Amino acid sequence: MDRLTAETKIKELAKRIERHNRLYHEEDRPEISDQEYDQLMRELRELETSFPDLQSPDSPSLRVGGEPLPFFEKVVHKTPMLSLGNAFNEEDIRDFDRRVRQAVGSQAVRYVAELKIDGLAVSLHYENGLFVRGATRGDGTTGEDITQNLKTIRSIPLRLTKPLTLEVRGEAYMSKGAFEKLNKEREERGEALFANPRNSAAGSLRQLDPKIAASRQLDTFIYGIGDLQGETVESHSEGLDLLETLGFMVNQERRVFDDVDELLAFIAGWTEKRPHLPYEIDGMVIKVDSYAQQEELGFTAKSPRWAIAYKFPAEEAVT
Ligand SMILES: NC(=O)c1cc2c(N)ncc(C(N)=O)c2s1
Repeated sequence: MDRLTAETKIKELAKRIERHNRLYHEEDRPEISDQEYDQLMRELRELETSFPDLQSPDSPSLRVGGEPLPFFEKVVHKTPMLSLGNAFNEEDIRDFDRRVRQAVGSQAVRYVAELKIDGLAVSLHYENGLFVRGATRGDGTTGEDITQNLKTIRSIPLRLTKPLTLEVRGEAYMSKGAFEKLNKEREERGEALFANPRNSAAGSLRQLDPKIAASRQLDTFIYGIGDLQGETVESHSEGLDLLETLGFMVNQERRVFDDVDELLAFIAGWTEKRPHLPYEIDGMVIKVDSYAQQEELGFTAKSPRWAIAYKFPAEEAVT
């Protein structure tokens, strides 16, 4: 086949596969069988193998994973991925609120409260709208390059809706349902079981063979911007809206609060609702919304002064 024909065929196959992905994953109304879908994917991968430079950086073939890596490269994060200070009760949250108000003086303070997803923290780097590198948190400064594994997660866009250069942070996780299904399959194969969804997500993403991650139902919630070129946002909640616009999966259970009593009521509400969520959370994250106030508050040696993680008491074992 000549190059021009191959280029046309690759584009046509990619479009058909993406359409069937949408029908299957988003609209739950597949039009072709798994075998027919696999055949389309095989044709695309054969053409991309024959003409590697014709593989688009957002080709759907990247979702199935390529060859295993010999090892993971190290990645230095553009801005460190810090851990959060912890709060364990209402008084700790009130102390946090007092410290914030003391630092920002008479200014009004708005908080954003979000669910704290119990998964594996990841950093995703995009250049001109294309996903170029993804890494684990590691020690907060240096992580492992797991780009090939992350490209198999469908909720991670390979191309953003705008050609922006930015670094985002989020959590890769496995839903409770996917975790139960995976452990059931492993039990039938006589393999060791994963202890919890967090370990199975981390275990899946730390495999050198990306086909393993591709075979696991992994998902993401993106919750932060590490570095942004070409756009300005003034607050965390505005940043979350931008992330959603760009095509990231952003958790909807987020609320802004101007009053710490309402914030505490929201947190108490989620303590009750937590077992009914389809994914595991281990607390709530409360952040000062204004970036200007975050700047003013700054960081301690290891954590931002403008955020705190409220940790739920350990969930009673479901008997
Ligand atoms: N260590 C961290 O900075 C964070 C960790 C997490 C987490 N596990 N889930 C959600 C958020 C969030 N919505 O901000 C954060 S922030």
